[in-house]
Amino acid sequence: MSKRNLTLLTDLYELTMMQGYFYAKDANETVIFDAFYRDNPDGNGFAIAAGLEQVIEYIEDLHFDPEDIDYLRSTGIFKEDFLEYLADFKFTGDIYAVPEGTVVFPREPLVKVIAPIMQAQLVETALLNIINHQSLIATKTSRIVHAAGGDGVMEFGLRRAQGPDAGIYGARAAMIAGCIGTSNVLCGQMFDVPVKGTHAHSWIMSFPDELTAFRTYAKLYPSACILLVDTYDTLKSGIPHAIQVFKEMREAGIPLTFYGIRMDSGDLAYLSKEAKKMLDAEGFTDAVISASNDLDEGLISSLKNQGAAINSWGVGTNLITSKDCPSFGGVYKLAAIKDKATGKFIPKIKLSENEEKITNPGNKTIYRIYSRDSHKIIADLICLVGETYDENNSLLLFDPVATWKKTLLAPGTYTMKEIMVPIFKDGVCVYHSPKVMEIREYCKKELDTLWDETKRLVNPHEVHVDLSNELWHMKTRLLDAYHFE
Ligand SMILES: Nc1ncnc2c1ncn2[C@@H]1O[C@H](COP(=O)(O)OP(=O)(O)OP(=O)(O)O)[C@@H](O)[C@H]1O
Ligand SMILES: O=P(O)(O)OC[C@H]1O[C@H](OP(=O)(O)OP(=O)(O)O)[C@H](O)[C@@H]1O
Ligand SMILES: O=C(O)c1cccnc1
Repeated sequence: MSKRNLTLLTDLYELTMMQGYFYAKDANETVIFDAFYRDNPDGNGFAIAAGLEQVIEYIEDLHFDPEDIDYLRSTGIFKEDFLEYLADFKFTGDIYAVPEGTVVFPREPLVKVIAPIMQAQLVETALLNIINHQSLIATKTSRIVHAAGGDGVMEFGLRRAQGPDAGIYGARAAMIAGCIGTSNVLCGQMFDVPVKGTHAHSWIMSFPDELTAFRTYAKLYPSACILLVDTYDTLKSGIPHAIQVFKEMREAGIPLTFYGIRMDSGDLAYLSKEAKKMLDAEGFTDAVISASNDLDEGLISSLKNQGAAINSWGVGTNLITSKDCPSFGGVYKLAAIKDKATGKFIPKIKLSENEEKITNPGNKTIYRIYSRDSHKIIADLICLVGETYDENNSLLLFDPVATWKKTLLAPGTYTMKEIMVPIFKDGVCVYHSPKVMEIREYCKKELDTLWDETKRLVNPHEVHVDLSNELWHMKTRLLDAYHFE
C-alpha cells in the first residue's frame, strides 16, 4: 500500500491551539500528556493495548508537505510565520508506552508523550484514533477467543468493517488477541499473519449440483478442505455429500489432514451434534466442525452450554465492528509542564464534578505487582517517575478513593515490574516493534497473568489500580489548592 501522510489526520483545534502556543506562549515549553481510558469496553475486566506500531509509524513520519501547508493557508485561519514553522516540523520528544498485547486497566497511562507543547498537542487525535480502535478490537476479540475455550477463532469481518482501515487494523488487533487466522489477505501480507478461509455459497451455487461443487473443491484443496454444508439442506444434502467426498478422498489414499464442514445457518447446536454423529459413524472423528453466522462471545458461550459439537469458529461482523460496544474511551490529558528555571515538572490536574474524571498529575509510570507464587496480577500501582521500590520490603497498597481499604503485601510474597517502556528518545525511535505473531504469543502469556474471575465475561472481578503514596499526596495537595467559594 502506498504510504500515506497522516500529519493532517488531526482535529482542527489541535492546529489552532498550536498556532496559539506559537504566538502567545513559549512554543518550546516541554509538557507531559497521558493517554489513558476510564472504563473497560463491554463490561470486560481488562483491555488489551494495541496499535503502538502504527503510532510509531505515524510519529516517525510526522511532517507537513508543501501541499499540506498550502491547504492550511487556504483555510484562512493560519498566519505565514506559523505556516513557515510547520514546514520544518518534526517530532523531537520522548514517548513511553505499554507494549502491544499487554493487559491494561482503566486510568493507567497506555502512552505518555513528553515533548514541546506544539508537538505533544498535535499528536493527540491520531494517537487516540489508532490506540482506541485497535485496543477496542483486541479487547472484543479476547472475549470471543475466551468464549471459544481453546477452539480456533478465525476473523471473517472485512466485508462488514467500517471501511478498509478498520478491516486491516481490526484484523491485526484480532490476531494480537488470539485469532488463529484472518480471511483478510491484505492484513496477511502487511503483517505476516496466517490467512485462512473456506468458500462461499456462491461456489456451490455456481455448479450444477452440490456434490460436484464439493468434489471440485476437494480436488483443488485436499489439505485444507472445509466444505460449506448449508446451501440447500444441511442434514439431508450438505453433510451426506461432504461425507461422500471425504470417503472418496480416503479411498483414493488422499491424506485427510485438515478437513471438515462449515455451517452458516440454522440451529447450530442441533445441527452440529447431528453432523458429529454422522461424521463419527463414518470414521471421520477428527473432522473440523466449524460454524459462522453473526456469532459473538455470548452466542459462542451459549452454543458451548448447549453442548454444540463445534470446534472451530468464524466470526465477522460482531468482532470487527465490536458491535455491542463500538468505542474505546481513550483520552489524552495534560499531566505536567516543565519549569524552565528549575527543569522540574510542575504537575497539572483536571478537575471534575465526577471523581472518575479527575486526572492523575505528574510524570508517572506503572508498576505491575504479581503474586510471587502464582504470578497472577495483584494490582497495578501508578507512581511518580523516580520512586523506588524493593520487593524485599513490605508494600502497603490502598484504594485511592476509599483510602481506608488497604492491603499489606509481605516481603517475598510479591514481585514488581515496570510496564511502560521507552519508545522515542529525543524524537528517535528506540523501540523495536515485535511481529504481530510474536505480540500474539506475548498477549497469551499476559492473559495467563489474570485470574479467571477477571476473565469471565459477565461482572468480572475488578483489578485494583492504585496510586503510590507520593502520587496520592501530590494529587490531594493539588485538589486542596483548588478551593472555590
Ligand atoms: N442453538 C443456538 N442457540 C442460540 N443461537 C443460535 C443457535 N443456532 C444459531 N444461532 C444464532 O441465531 C441467529 C439466527 O440464525 P438463523 O440461521 O436461524 O437465521 P439467519 O441468520 O437469518 O439465517 P441465514 O444466515 O440463513 O439468513 C444467528 O446469530 C445464529 O448464530
Ligand atoms: O456472520 P459474520 O460473523 O459476519 O461472519 C461472516 C459471514 O460472512 C459470510 O456470509 P455473508 O454475511 O456475506 O452472507 P450471509 O449472511 O448470507 O451468510 C459468511 O458466510 C459469514 O456468515
Ligand atoms: O472463508 C470463509 O469461510 C469466509 C470468509 C469471509 C467471510 N465469511 C466466510
